[in-house]
Amino acid sequence: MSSNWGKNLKISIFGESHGEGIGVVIDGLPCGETIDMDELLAFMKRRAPGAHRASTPRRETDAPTILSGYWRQHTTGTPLAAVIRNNDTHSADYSNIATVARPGHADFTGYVRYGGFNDIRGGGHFSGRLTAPLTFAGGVAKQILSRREITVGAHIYSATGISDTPFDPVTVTGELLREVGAKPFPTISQKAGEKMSDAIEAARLELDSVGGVVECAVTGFPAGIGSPMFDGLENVIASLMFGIPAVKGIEFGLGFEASSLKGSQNNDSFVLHDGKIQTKTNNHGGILGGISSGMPIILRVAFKPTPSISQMQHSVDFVNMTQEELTIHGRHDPCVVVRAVPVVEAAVALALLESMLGQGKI
Ligand SMILES: Cc1cc2nc3c(=O)[nH]c(=O)nc-3n(C[C@H](O)[C@H](O)[C@H](O)COP(=O)(O)O)c2cc1C
Ligand SMILES: C=C(O[C@@H]1CC(C(=O)O)=C[C@@H](OP(=O)(O)O)[C@H]1O)C(=O)O
Repeated sequence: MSSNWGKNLKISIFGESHGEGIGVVIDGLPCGETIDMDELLAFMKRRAPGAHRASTPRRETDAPTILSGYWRQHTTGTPLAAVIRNNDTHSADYSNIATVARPGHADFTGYVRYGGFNDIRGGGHFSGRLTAPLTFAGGVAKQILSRREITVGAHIYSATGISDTPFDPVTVTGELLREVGAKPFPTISQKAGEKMSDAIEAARLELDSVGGVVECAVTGFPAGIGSPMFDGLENVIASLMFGIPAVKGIEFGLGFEASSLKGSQNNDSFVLHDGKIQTKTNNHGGILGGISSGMPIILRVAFKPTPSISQMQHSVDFVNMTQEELTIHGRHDPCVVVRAVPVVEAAVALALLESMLGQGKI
């Protein structure tokens, strides 16, 4: 089943972008956990559409209604279910593309896979909108981790070819992660953020879109969590990350760059620091053999440019088998990366909670 994930912490995401609503059922949460609703709503607001010029103008409050699993301010340990209503749908925008495939989107593959029964409005179940319930679930996971001094945070590492200051993989702090997350345009360098925002706007005015990279860091994560081969932290994180639409790649630590180094350059020397085992550098990104080393976890996620762009494109009507010229209407993100920052945090928090629960560490 495509929209269910997890072994110890199971999530099931449902809904379509223009249906009644979307939501998530989370099973396996520890009981007795408080959820700070203000913090959770603020986290979801960072992802919600309509807040920034780099965002789709679709207005959704993304206010979740909790149906079960939370009683007297605590998780009960039984399934936590939440729904989010869809309020601002313009389904007429999709009338001319019911059978003409948007290049880069899932209309054609979804049609073939589901025999034409898939809801194409707003991207249906393929839509980036489905990251709202993922963000809800990840927001709950983030709070459970944060209570154990584990902080997950992310920023826009690059967009439109402009780079932000990267996280220092050794000295990154929970404080910095919280600070950057609170910004409406989450970059460490204000100047880089302004340049990126202007370049995204320029692409939008040219009826185009752009992609980018989100960098995520985790501080305070203990050593010894994870497993070799198929259940490593990298595997678990990546399996959730590719559930986010428009994700095309992920790298941990130095990632692809490590492939061009010598072992002597890439290896992180072990050092004793205040009686604790650490590494001097952190090219490994906090994971060795699929298991956490106790150093900050560092990863980067690449997002492709938004497929729905306003300029004329060539496509095919897959029902009538005709060559078509396509102009897409509607309200699309000129760059999904800005709103995807909290979604990446959510995915990482869920993956880490899943791995900790699997080893009875929570
Ligand atoms: C937060 C977020 C917002 C998105 N907004 C849009 C959008 O406005 N228009 C669009 O065409 N695609 C958008 N996407 C990307 C598409 O949903 C995605 O490219 C499509 O479902 C095909 O999946 P794939 O790119 O993973 O192959 C968004 C993705 C995310 C994560
Ligand atoms: C609604 C959201 O993003 C949507 C993601 C999306 C897509 O194709 O992925 C297409 C757009 O949908 P619509 O055409 O209905 O405006 C975005 O607005 C959201 O993230 O909450």
